[in-house]
Amino acid sequence: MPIQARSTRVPWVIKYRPRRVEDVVNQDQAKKVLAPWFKAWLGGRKPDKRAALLYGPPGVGKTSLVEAIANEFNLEMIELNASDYRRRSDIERIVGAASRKKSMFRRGVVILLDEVDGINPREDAGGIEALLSIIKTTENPIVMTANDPWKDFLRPLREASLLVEFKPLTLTQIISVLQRICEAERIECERDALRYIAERSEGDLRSAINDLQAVAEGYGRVTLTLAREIVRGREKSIDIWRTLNQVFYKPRQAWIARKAVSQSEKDYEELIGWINDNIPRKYGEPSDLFRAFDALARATVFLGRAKFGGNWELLSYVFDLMGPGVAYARMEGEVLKTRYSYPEKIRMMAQLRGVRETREKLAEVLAKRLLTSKRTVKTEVLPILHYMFRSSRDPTKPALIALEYGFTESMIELLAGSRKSEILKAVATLKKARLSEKPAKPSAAEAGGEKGGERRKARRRERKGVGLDFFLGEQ
Ligand SMILES: Nc1ncnc2c1ncn2[C@@H]1O[C@H](COP(=O)(O)OP(=O)(O)OP(=O)(O)O)[C@@H](O)[C@H]1O
Repeated sequence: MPIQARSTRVPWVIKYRPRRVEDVVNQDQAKKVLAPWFKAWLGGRKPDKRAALLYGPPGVGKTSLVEAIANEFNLEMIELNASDYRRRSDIERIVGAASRKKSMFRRGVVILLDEVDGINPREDAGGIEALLSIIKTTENPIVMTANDPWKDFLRPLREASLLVEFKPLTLTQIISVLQRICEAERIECERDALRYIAERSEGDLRSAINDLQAVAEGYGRVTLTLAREIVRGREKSIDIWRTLNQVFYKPRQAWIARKAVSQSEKDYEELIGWINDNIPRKYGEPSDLFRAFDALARATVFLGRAKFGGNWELLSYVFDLMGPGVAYARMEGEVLKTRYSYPEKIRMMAQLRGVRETREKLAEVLAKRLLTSKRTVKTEVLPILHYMFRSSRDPTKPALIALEYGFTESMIELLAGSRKSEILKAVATLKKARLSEKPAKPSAAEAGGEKGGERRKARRRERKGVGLDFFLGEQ
C-alpha cells in the first residue's frame, strides 16, 4: 500500500529551483559568458548582440540561470513560452511591447523566450524575421532558450545572438542534488536508488528530480526496488543534440553512447550523416579521426545489410559501432571546442525541397496534358524543356509554351534558371497581345475548305496548348 506523501504538493523542481546564480549546478562556462553580457546592459552599454541564445539539452538549468540572474540583479523577468509567441503578429505585439518596457519597481527588464526551436517556420511564417527585427532595436536584453539551436531556420537567430552552451549534468552532480533534496524532505533514500534515477535521467536534472518525487511521494522512501519499478519504462527519445554530446564526449559507460544512438530521435541514416559531418569538428588527432570514421563506415555497412537483407539483428552492431565505436575512437586527443554543424547532405536536401516540389508539380501538369506518366515527363520531357528554356535564342518560344501550359513562375524559374525574367517578360507581352487580339470571323474557306480545316486544327491546338512537337519544329 503506498504511503501518503509527507511533502507539499509543490513540484520539487519548483520548490528547489535555484534562487541565486551560485545555486545553479555545473554551468560555469555559461555563467562566465552571460555575466559580462548582463553587466553591459545594466551599465547602460547595450552589447553588440542584444539577444542571447542559451542552448543545451532539457533540464540542465538554462531557464533557472536566467531566473537566478534576474533575481540577483533585481530585474523584472517577462517569460514567454513558444506557444505564446508563435505567430508573427504575437511576436510583434507581445515581444515588441516587452522590448520597450520600462520596469516600475526593478532595475530593468529581461525577456525570456523559451523554446525558440519550437517555432514552426512553415506554420508560423515570418516569426523569425519579426523576432530578428525586435532584437535589432530592443531596449531590454532578450534571452532565448533552445534544445536544438542547429535547426536550419534558426541560423539568422544564431548569428544575431550571443551563443551560450549548457552541458548535461554529471552523474555525481545529479546524485548530490537528489541527496540534498532527500535530506531537506527528510526522506530515507538509498544511495543506489539515487544513482539509478540519476543514470536514467541522462544529465537531465529536471527529470531526475521529478522521478525522485514520484517515488518518494508514492512510497515515503526511495529504495532501488521502488525506483526501478517506477522509473523503468519511461524511455524517451533522445534529441540529436544530446545524442551527439553523449557520443563525442565519451561517456564513462559504453551503454550511454549506445543508448544515445539507438534511441535517437533521428532515423539511423540521418544520424550517420550527423555523426559523419561532426567527427572532424570534434576530433582533431588523425588517429582518432581514423578510428572514428572506420567505426562509422562499418556501422554504415551493417546498416545497409540490415536494410537490404532484412536482417534487423544486425542493427545491434550498427548501434555499437555508431555509439561506443565512435565515442571510444578518441584515444589521443581532447574534444575540440568547435560547434556542431548541420549535416551537409540534409542541408542540401532541405534547400532542394522547394525545387523538388516544383518539379513534381510541373511533371503533374505536363503528364495530364500530354497523356503520359509523370515518370516519362521527368525522364523524357523535362530535359528537353530544360534545354529549350535555357538555350532558345528567342524567349517568345519558351514563353509560348509556358503560357499555354500555364506554368507558374517557379516552374519557369526551374526550367529557365537565369533566363527566368527574360521569359517572364515575354509571357507578359504575349498575354497582353492576346488580350488585345479581336476574334476574327471565320471566312467561308476557313469554315469548310481544306485550308480552313488546317487553320481550325491549328487554332484548336493553340487553345489546347502548344504541343512539344510544334515547338521542336520551330527550333
Ligand atoms: N544546473 C542546475 N542547477 C540546479 N537546478 C537545476 C539545474 N538544471 C536543472 N535544475 C532543476 O531542474 C528544473 C528545470 O530546470 P530548467 O527549467 O532550468 O531547465 P532548462 O535547461 O531550461 O530546460 P528546458 O530546455 O526543458 O527548458 C529547475 O527548476 C531546477 O529545479
